[in-house]
Amino acid sequence: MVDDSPLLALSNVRVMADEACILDLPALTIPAGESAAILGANGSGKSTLVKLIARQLYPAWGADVRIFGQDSWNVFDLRKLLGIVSSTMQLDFDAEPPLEVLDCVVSGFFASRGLWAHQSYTQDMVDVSVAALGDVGAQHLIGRSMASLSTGEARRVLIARALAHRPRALLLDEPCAGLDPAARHHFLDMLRGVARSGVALLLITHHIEEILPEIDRIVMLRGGRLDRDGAKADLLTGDSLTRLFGLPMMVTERHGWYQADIHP
Ligand SMILES: Nc1ncnc2c1ncn2[C@@H]1O[C@H](COP(=O)(O)OP(=O)(O)OP(=O)(O)O)[C@@H](O)[C@H]1O
Repeated sequence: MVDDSPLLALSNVRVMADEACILDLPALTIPAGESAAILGANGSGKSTLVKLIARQLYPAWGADVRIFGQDSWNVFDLRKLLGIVSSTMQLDFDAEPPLEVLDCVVSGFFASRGLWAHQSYTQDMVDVSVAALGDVGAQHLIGRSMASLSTGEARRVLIARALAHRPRALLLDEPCAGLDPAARHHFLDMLRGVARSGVALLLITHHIEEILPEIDRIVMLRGGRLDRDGAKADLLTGDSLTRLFGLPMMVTERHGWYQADIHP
């Protein structure tokens, strides 16, 4: 039976830091199978929301945080349903000791950084990992060390590491950070393939240019609160982005892609 519990269901969420409330979300639900972009300016609470979903921080008492219907998770259970990739994660994989690309993906099955003598991996894990690298256009990188890869290449490998578990959804935190325009174009194209394969995407960004045509729902955060939540065509407008970023903005749309410019 397919579980149709929402990908994400938050209620009464308040996250406190230094006695201030940095995230205040009375209610937010993203249905299973729906892709959404969470958009906000610097300091609007996006990373705090990512940490909340990844169980790296906990909300104040009284909150309910459910991912695919469950409110208590260990890391093994969570990543089978929701893969999480952020640019900061990448730093761990670039560091010493060197880590080979395929080992990086296979070790995802053990939630470890690299393979250790006591971990007995199977041929199936290797095959699935090679296929996942193929899906993101990174199979040719097998044999290289993570530290030798470009930012875009390393990010593809981490997406393969997440996809190897065949998750129902991927949470991508600023996935295009550090990519040049060409690398970003190819990377977004690859992500479109992931979305079309049936994996829901939760894209956290402050760039509307990165919102894939496959994403219809926009959740806007401002000052740690939900500012607006709705359909892309209704929300990606000059008025709502002017309010979100605090600067006059104008928006253009072409073939399902949006672009924002500061109003002259
Ligand atoms: N540990 C903390 N102590 C105090 N304030 C914090 C702490 N963590 C976050 N904040 C504050 O909470 C607010 C939201 O931070 P958060 O990192 O979630 O924003 P963001 O939307 O991810 O920003 P950016 O786009 O710059 O990464 C910011 O004003 C930040 O200074």
